[in-house]
Amino acid sequence: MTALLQVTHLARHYGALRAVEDVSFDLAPGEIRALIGPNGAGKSTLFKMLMGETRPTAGTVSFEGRRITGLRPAQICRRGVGRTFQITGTWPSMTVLENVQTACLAARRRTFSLMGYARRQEVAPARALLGIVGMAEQAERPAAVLAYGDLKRLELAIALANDPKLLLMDEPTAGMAATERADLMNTVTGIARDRGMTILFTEHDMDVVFAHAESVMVLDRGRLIAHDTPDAVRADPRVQAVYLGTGLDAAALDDA
Ligand SMILES: Nc1ncnc2c1ncn2[C@@H]1O[C@H](COP(=O)(O)OP(=O)(O)OP(=O)(O)O)[C@@H](O)[C@H]1O
Repeated sequence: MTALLQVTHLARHYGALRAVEDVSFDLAPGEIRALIGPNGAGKSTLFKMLMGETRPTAGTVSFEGRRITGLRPAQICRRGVGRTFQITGTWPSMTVLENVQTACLAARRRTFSLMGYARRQEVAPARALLGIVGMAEQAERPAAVLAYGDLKRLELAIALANDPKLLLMDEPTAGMAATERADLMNTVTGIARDRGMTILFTEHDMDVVFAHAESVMVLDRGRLIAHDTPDAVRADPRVQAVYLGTGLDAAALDDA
């Protein structure tokens, strides 16, 4: 099957520091894959290159067989690459529904100048998306009063408005309680399977990684040192060596 995303010899150097070095991998349609690695391994830098926020020093990224290296983030988004952020990006003064309506409008590349106009647009698709992420009952609440876990769900609905084929999620469960983490990831993976959407996510919580990823890639000092099933990655001596001495993460690798 043709790869959805193809990353070839990707690198990003900051002076002498090789934040990402010679990283190559493919993602197939419908895959759910985690990207892990200790602090400073290069995960965010790699994500930023996939999203068009950071220019690679070398290498290419192709999406559906077309090179996207050098495109702006908005252009990459229009090709079908969606994203969620470590710090949620919503409009606090709007209601939950208005936030998603706005995202739906933007996805159809329609501009608006007055909220009164936006309010009448995209109501049905926005409500449908809120239903999918489990937020239908909170539609009329201002985003500013949402609990953190609900904000993450709202952000997911906003990302889905563009109907991405690939969703990049940078630490989707950061700052959440354990039960909320599992709930959110169950929602995300359920949506991915329903839509055939591909997911690549970074995550520090090994319980989340081993419960929800179908395959796992491990970055260490900029290089990809492992890519395999969760069980194989957990048993990999190179991976264990990377996590040794990092305290919690090493314990989680053993326990998960
Ligand atoms: N703009 C930049 N300028 C200089 N160095 C940078 C820049 N961005 C990242 N780095 C360095 O590149 C390396 C990789 O950082 P990156 O944030 O990608 O790691 P990470 O795996 O996402 O870490 P974390 O898990 O802590 O978020 C680090 O040494 C970091 O200090």
